[in-house]
Amino acid sequence: MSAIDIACLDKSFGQTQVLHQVALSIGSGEFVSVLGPSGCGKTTLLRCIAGFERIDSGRISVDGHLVSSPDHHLPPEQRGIGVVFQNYALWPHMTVAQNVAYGLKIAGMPRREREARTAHALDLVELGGFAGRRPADLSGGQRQRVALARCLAMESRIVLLDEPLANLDVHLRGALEAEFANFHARSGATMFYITHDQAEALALADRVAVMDHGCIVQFDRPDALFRQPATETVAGFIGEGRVIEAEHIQPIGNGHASASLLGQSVRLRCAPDQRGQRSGKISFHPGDLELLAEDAAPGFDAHVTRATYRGAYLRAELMAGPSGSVPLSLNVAAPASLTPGQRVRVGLRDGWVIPVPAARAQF
Ligand SMILES: Nc1ncnc2c1ncn2[C@@H]1O[C@H](COP(=O)(O)OP(=O)(O)OP(=O)(O)O)[C@@H](O)[C@H]1O
Repeated sequence: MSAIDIACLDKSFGQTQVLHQVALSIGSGEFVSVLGPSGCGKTTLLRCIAGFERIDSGRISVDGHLVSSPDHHLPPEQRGIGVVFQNYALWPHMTVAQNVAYGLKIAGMPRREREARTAHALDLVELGGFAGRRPADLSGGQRQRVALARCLAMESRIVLLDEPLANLDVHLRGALEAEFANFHARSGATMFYITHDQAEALALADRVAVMDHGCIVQFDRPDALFRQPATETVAGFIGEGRVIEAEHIQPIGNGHASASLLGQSVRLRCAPDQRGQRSGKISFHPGDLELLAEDAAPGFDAHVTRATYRGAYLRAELMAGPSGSVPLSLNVAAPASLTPGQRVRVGLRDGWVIPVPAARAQF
C-alpha cells in the first residue's frame, strides 16, 4: 500500500494556480526528494500533504485513508505526519528534552512513558547527552537533529522535511546528509524531502519528483533522471545537462537511434517507443564529451572560450557547430592545458533523445 497517494491535485492562491494536476504515489518506507526551482510549488505541496492547506480539487490519501479532498479535510494533528521545517521550529525556552517531549505531553502520554520515548529518540539522533541544553546552546546541525528526534518520538511513520539543510554551511550539510540517510535506515519511515539542491536530492532519494511551474515533470530513480530525462527542463536541470537540436532521428533497435548532430552522424540512446523524427532535442552531460585527435571522425570542431581549473579536472567551455554558436561544456582530466581561442576536435560518447510529450510516462 502507498504511504502517500496524491491524485489530480490542484491548488490556487486567489487567481494564481500554484499546483496543477499533481499525481504521486509514494511507497511505505520510501525516501522521496522533491526537486525544483524556487517558486515551483514544493512547499505548497508539502503543506497540502501535512494538512496546513486545503486543496481545490483531487485527493490525498495517507496509508489508504483519505485525508484531503475539496469536501474533506483532516486536521494536521490527526494525520500522523511529522514535519521538519527549515528553521527547525524549536521552542527557545524549553530544553532539548522538553522540545522533543512536547507533542507527547499534549497528546496526554503519562510522564514515565514520555520520558522513555524522548530518551530513546534522542539516542537515535545521537543527542543523548544534550537533553538538558536549550536550543540556543546547540549548533545548527544539532538543532536539526532535535527536530528529527521530535518526529521520532511521535513515532511518525511519515516525515515531511522542507529544505532542512538550507540554513547550514556546506561542511555541515555533508555530515547531516549522512545523518538523514541513517535516520531513514533506522526508522524505516517514509520521507518526503524538499530541496532545491540536486546533489542532495540525487544522493539521498530512492526516487526524485522534479517539479516545474506547479507540475511534476518526472518522478523517477536518480540514475533515470540523469540518463533518461523526460523533458528538456529535467535534462537541463540535472547534472549540468546540455540540450541541443538533432536532425533525422531514426530508431535502430535496442533502445538506440541514429541522428545527425552538428553535421555529424551519431548514435544515441532513446526510449523503446521512440519513432523516427525529422528533428528533436537530445541531451548529454559534460562527462559525455571527449577530446579527440585533430581530424578524428566522427567528431565536431569547436573552439575554447574559457577553461577553468576544478581540481581533478579542467572544465572547458566551447563553441561548436557550423557557425560556431552552439555552447558545449567538457571536462578534461587534469593535468591538461586548454586556452581560450584554441581549436579542438570533440566526440560525443553518450547522449539521450528526449521523448516527445506523447511518449512521456504518467506517474
Ligand atoms: N499563502 C500564499 N498566498 C499566496 N501565494 C502563495 C502562498 N504560498 C505560496 N504562494 C505562492 O505560490 C508559489 C509557490 O510557492 P512555494 O513556496 O510552494 O514554492 P517553492 O517551490 O517551495 O519555493 P522555494 O524553493 O523558494 O521555497 C509562489 O509563487 C508563492 O509566491
